[in-house]
Amino acid sequence: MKKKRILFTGGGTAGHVIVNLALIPVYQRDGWEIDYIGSKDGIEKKLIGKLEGVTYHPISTGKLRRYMSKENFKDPFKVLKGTMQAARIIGKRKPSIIFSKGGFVSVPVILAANLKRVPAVIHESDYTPGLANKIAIPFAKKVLATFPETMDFLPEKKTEYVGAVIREELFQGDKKKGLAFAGLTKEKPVLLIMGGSGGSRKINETVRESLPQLLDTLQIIHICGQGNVDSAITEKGYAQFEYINEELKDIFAASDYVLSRAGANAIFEFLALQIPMLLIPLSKQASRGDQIINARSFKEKQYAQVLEEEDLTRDSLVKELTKLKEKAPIIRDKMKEYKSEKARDRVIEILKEIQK
Ligand SMILES: CC(=O)N[C@H]1[C@@H](OP(=O)(O)OP(=O)(O)OC[C@H]2O[C@@H](n3ccc(=O)[nH]c3=O)[C@H](O)[C@@H]2O)O[C@H](CO)[C@@H](O)[C@@H]1O
Repeated sequence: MKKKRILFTGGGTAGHVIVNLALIPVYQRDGWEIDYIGSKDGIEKKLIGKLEGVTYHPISTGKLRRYMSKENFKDPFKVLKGTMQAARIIGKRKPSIIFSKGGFVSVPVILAANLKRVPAVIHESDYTPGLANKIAIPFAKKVLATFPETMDFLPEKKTEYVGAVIREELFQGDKKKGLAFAGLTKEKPVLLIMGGSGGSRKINETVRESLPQLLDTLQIIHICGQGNVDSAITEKGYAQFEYINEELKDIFAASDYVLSRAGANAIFEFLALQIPMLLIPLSKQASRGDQIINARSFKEKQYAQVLEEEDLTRDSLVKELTKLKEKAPIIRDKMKEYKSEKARDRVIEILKEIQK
């Protein structure tokens, strides 16, 4: 019998790839042929390009800007070119179903899926839908939401709330291995610092200025982003990494608290693993404000504490972390009420229902 084929897309930042990484192993296990359409040089190429049994197809992609800019005139041509490339790939590979995690590279793929009449499903991780998904949604068969509240922003008929799709291996971390990997001990609690998949300069700077105070009571694992490791800092109890792949599960297992940006995937991972979090959402100046809304929703549910970026100073950071430690038992109790195990299975069921 001919093998079934699925095509994934999504990229730009890790947040637009990770859900695909959570689903791909299931399809590998079931013997499906797997294709991935991503950009030529985005993080998706790094994370997916080397996976066994997955054929990676790079296409041209344009970042559509919401505001007038010279780039706007160039980009629609790139999107058109990308759509033609994606249509050619879809025509040749003939997938039964397409799954998109959003990001700009996914727009031409969904347009091409529509042209080629292959059903496409879009996943939205954030509380409010991003621009790429907003453009693509009319061309998709179904949209899946991570936050229940997102249903209010999406077309009722084709939307379903599924919850957060989390990589299975993250639940299999080993604290001892995590501590050993970071060169830390059991003596003091561990604070994990994650400035989003790309790191955050502002958070990095403030944390480093506060190190003497923080290291008094904590050990720190700092994921600071590509090119941001400061090798001049050699304090005991402070471990720095640009990005962590396979060992992330052990690092999570070793972490007692986390200080993080409020990217949707990351915060649902901390919730599912019950790691109390202090969130510093990306400001409105640097984004569409989606992280501020994600963070507020987590604060309302008492899963997180929030410190707005404009209030971030050495003092406020230390103060908020002290509060987080005090409140941690209450936060952990609240987190126990959240159940996420079913999300991935439901997504797979939906894809089965829709596939050609
Ligand atoms: C600047 C930007 O556009 N940010 C967006 C991006 O964030 P970003 O790309 O940071 O995405 P998320 O925080 O949602 O997810 C990051 C993912 O990368 C993983 N990870 C991170 C560091 C590391 O060393 N190893 C690793 O595996 C995390 O575990 C997580 O699964 O997508 C999110 C989901 O649409 C949005 O909410 C964010 O607003």
